[in-house]
Order: sequence, then C-alpha cells, then structure tokens
Amino acid sequence: MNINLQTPIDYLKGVGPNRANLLRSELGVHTYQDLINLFPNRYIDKTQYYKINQLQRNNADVQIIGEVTNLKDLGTGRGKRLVATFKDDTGIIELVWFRGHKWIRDSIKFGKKYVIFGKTNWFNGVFNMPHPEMELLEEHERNLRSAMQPIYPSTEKLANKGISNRVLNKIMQQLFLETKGRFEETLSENLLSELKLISKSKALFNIHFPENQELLSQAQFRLKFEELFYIQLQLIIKNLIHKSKIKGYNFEHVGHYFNSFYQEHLPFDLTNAQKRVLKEIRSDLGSNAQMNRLLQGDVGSGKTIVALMSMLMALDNGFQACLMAPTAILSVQHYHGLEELCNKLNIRIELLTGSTKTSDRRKIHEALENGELDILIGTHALLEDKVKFKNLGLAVIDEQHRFGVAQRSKLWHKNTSPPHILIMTATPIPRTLAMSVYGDLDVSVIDELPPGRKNIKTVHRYDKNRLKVFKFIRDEIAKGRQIYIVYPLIQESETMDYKDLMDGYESIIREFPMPDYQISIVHGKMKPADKDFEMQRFVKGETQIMVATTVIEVGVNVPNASVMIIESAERFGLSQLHQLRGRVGRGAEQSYCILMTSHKLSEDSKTRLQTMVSTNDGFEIAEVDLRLRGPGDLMGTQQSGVLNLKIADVIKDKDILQHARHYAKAILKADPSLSLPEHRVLRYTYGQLTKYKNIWNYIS
Ligand SMILES: Nc1ncnc2c1ncn2[C@@H]1O[C@H](COP(=O)(O)OP(=O)(O)OP(=O)(O)O)[C@@H](O)[C@H]1O
Repeated sequence: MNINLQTPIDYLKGVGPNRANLLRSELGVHTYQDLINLFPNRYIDKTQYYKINQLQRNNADVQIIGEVTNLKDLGTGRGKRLVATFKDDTGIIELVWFRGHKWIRDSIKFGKKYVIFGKTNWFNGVFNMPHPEMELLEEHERNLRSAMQPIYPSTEKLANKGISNRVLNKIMQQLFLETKGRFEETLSENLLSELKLISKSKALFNIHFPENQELLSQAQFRLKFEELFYIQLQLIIKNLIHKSKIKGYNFEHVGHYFNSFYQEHLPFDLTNAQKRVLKEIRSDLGSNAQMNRLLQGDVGSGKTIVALMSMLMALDNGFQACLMAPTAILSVQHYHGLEELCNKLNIRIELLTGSTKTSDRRKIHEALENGELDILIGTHALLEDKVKFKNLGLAVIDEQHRFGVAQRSKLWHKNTSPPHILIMTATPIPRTLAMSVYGDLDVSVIDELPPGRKNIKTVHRYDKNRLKVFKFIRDEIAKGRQIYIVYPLIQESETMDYKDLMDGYESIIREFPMPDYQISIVHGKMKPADKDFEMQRFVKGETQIMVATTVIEVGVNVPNASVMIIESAERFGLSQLHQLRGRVGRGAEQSYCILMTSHKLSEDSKTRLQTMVSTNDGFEIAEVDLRLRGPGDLMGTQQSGVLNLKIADVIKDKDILQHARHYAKAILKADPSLSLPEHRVLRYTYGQLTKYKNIWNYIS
C-alpha cells in the first residue's frame, strides 16, 4: 500500500515533536510530501578531504580527518563554550560548541580518527569550526554510499537546534525506507519518453542520495522541468480561463481615426516590430475577450505611437481611452506629444493630474461622463472615484512597475465591463522572467529600434577628469546639442543629496555662465508647475543644460539632447542607469552617456558600470541586473513571492523553462481541459498541486 504523502511530518520515525516544530517553522515542511520536496541546494564531494594547512580564511565547507587531543570549557554566561583541539599531521584547528555540548563532551573518544565537516573561521590566529558535524572515520567509510553529499537549505542555522544536515539526511533516509522510495509518477508517458526523462521515483532518490554525477544531473533536469512545466501549465490555464470568462468589448473595425492617422499623419514609417505588435493588439481587441497585454520595448523603441494607435482603434469603435503614467512630468509630456500627433484628427484629449485646477477638473469630469472627451491622460488622479468615463474601452498604463496589480484592477471598476488593458514597460524584463511571471498576460515585444539610431557611446569617468568632461559639454553645445546632468536623490539621504545637487548646479552655472548658456533645473522639491515650466524650456530648446534628479528617469523625450551625464553613477541601479541613458540617443545624432564616480567602487558597482559601458541592449542589462539583485527585488513586493522556486532557477535554467513552456502550450492547445486519457496524470497532478497550495504557492 502506498503511504499517504499528506501525512504530517510528526509521524515519521526519528522526527519527534521538537524537530517537527522546527521543520514546520523553519523549513516550511509540514508533510511527507513537503519533506520530499525539500531539495538540497548543493552537493559536496565527500571523498575530498582537506589538510589543516590547506585551509584558507573564510573557507566554505571543508572535511578534515584528524583526532581530538584536548577538550576544555571556556568563558562564562552566554559566552560559555566547549573547545576541542583537533589535529592532523599538518596543524591544529579548534572545534567550538556554544550550547548543548554535554553529550559531545561525553561521547568524544580520544585517540580515535574522526572526520569533521563544517565551515571554518579564522579567529585569534587559529582556525576554528563552530558546531562541526563529526563522525568516526570507520563509520564514515561504512556510511559512504555516494561521493556526493547533499547539503540542505538552512541546516547551518538549525544545526545547534537539533537538525543538522546529517540529521536531515537520516530523516530523509527514513522517509525513503517507509515509502520504499516509490512515488507516483507525475508526468505523462509522452513527456517522459519524448524528453528522455527519468521516472519520478528515480529522480527523487537521486536528488537526495545521488548514485553518481550522471544520475544527479538527470534527476535535476527532470525535477526542474516538472516544476517549470506545472507553473507554465497553471499560468496558461489561468490565461485561457480569463479569456473565456471575461468578455471584452469587441472592436470590430478599424475606422476613420486609425486609417487617416496611419495614411496621412504618421510622422515616420513604423518599424516592423511596431507593425507586428500593433497586429497582435488589433487581434486581441477584436477577439471578444478582454485584452491583458504587456507591451515591452527598450527605451526609445517607440511604444508611445503604438499606444496611440491602439487608442485610436478604441475611438473608431465609439469608445474612450485613457493613458496613465507614473509621474506628472511624464503625463504632461505624453499629453503634449499626443496632442501634437493628433491635432489634425479632431480628437479631444485632456490632461488630469494632481495639480489640475478644480474648475478644469470639473469640466473634465463632465466631458468624460457625457462622452465629449475622447482620450484622458494623467497620473493616479485618473483612479479617483470622481473620474467616471462614459465608456472606457482601452486603458494604457505606462510603466506598470510603479502601479501594481491592485491599481490596475481599479481601472476595471470604472466600467460595467472591464476595458482592454495595455501595459507598457520600458524596463525590459528578461524574456525568461516575463514568461514565468507574466505568463498570464500576453506579451508583445518591440525588439527593434527606429532606423538611424546610433548606439549611445558610454564611458566611465572619475571626478579628476571633470575639466575634460566640461570641455566635451561645451563642444557638444556648440554643435547645437543639449545636455542632461543627473544627480541621485535617494530618500534616506535626501538632505545630503539635495546639497550635492545644489552644489553641482552652482558649479555648472559658474562653468557655463549666462548669457551664453541657459540652464534648467528640475527636482522633486519643486512645485509641479515650476517643474513643468523648466522642463518645457528644455524641450523647446531654450535651455542647453538640464540639471535634474531622477524625476526625468522615465519617458522624457527630447531628441536633440545628446549627452547624459550621471553623477555618482555608482549609486544607481542598473535598470535606472539604463533608463537614464535612454533619455539620449533619441534623435539621429551620435549620443553619449558619461558615468561619473568619485568614490571607491564596490564589486557590484563595478559590474554595473562595466555592463553599461559594454552594452546598449536593455535585455542583456536586465539579465545582469537580475543576477545582481535577484528576481524578488526586481519585480517589487507585488511579485516577490512569485518566483519562490524549489529547484529551478529562472536565469540559469532558462532553456528548461523554454522547453517547459513549449510543451505546456502544445499540450493545452491540443487538449485544453487535459481530458485525453494520456493526459490523465497531468490533470490529476495539476489538481493536486492547486489543492495543496502550500507546496506550489508561487502562483497568486
Ligand atoms: N518608427 C519610427 N521611426 C522613427 N522614429 C520613431 C519611430 N517610432 C518612434 N519614433 C520616435 O522615437 C522616439 C522614442 O519613441 P517613444 O518615446 O515612443 O519611445 P518609448 O518606447 O516610449 O521609450 P521610453 O520608454 O524611453 O519613453 C520618439 O521621438 C518617437 O517619435
């Protein structure tokens, strides 16, 4: 008879109440099933031993053979500890236990060879190893089933509470003994044979007790594939359900607005990527289902025009549209930009931000409700209850990272039926991540820049080169170009940063005096109207230099600006640097980005700056960013739990992810309800996984 894997962990021999509590609270292991799915995060080679004179400071895990020559109690109170001198033929190391050392004192055998295992520290001129795992050499050799010893997550932290890695290993052995190592297969025959995957039981055995490297690799591949496959299955099913349940407005035809804009007013030819993306959007809007599409495109790739043309499709079908941006500056800019593009189309567009006057606000509300207003652009102000549309057909959201899912859904309630949603993001999300996180959204990518764009030349310069940088600025201005100089303004150190900005501004004024030079300044402490005024002076070319904080980070479009100087560049994150750089290189001229630093750089800062210097590709940058910061951080709190994977890694295993997505898609295409006999096992497993959410809780 098969053992029920939902049996609470307390029932497993050798666990006991104390360990059961620890397993639950520290490792989230409640049941047998959870324990099986507690995968080692690395393996060490148990046949490799260190000599004491080979130890390096801050060594990772090491294994040493030697013997205990001396035991003594040291310290008092909380510092009370048992210290053993451990010796091999090359030197000595101290073993230290802070708590629970009575039984150690009693059990240690002098004169016998031990194998010790643990992390070493360098302290007071001697190496020590706190709370080592110890085994008599003869037992160690007898117990050695495999050269590879699995190391489980967090066991270091738990070692002195009674769950060392060895204990966990024993518990795992017990589990395999009780279950006879037989586990239900969770993938279909077809998948197993097509991908040449090993069975579930064999994979689980080898992940916990690898027989050899080859089988371990096969076990890892199979379990990673399975994990990613079911996530993809779940995301795609969610998407299918969404599409079948949530009816959208059907924009049946492309009409006057779209056509006349396309044929008569479009200021340039669309790139192929823009055309392809527009087709994808068009097909969603006419599909009877509500669109939920993410539009990704690197900085300057031309998302705005796609957004506008999508809005025109809504207007052609008698609906209103809105565009929501994260900052007032951006909203104002979108407003001016779109107004100019549409000025021959007889469309009414308005702007609504926190600083819109009450009387104007009232007029906007009225015009929205009676349908006189076609397109509304603005900030969060659009989400206020008073803002009621007559019939909102499409909502475009720029830079969704700053809004989050809750606010997105607020737009839905502005209508009886939800409008179509198009989310634009200039922060490129690595494709792999987009697939695993946004699998429930459809993703369109503009992966081509408008023609004639030159790569932005990026350099890193130190403070001491400042005079040369100033000369360079002068030369560029003489050619008729404009310059951005950006300072960090990070909340925790706001006063200092503000001072740096003002000091910088003054030195720029001294270097570039009026009347030859005109300088704008924009920062967060200014009134919105003043910010807008300064911004407009720069946009119109009345000023040649814009000194600013990161308020200009996203979306600002001044094609004549050709130099971006980023002060204290080491303090910015990679995606922020890339966004800032994206403010230049938007016209046909050669553009430059100068990353200024004055302090000693950390390793991470160096990597960030080198990455910026070596590539202009936002996707490549996003991958490095992801490696440096981890996915949780990149996605913000909303999605941080989403990627809590047990064994796969969205970056390292992106090929497996692609496979998993490919198969999940193909299977659901052929059999959306997984009802064919050959898919029975998938249907069953899928049901189990969604039932026991604690195991697979990364899908909201
Ligand atoms: N197909 C095209 N051919 C030539 N120029 C284009 C094309 N598409 C867009 N542009 C121009 O490229 C510039 C950048 O476009 P846009 O502001 O839409 O970029 P974006 O994708 O929104 O970038 P960001 O996220 O940085 O704002 C604009 O000046 C726009 O007019």
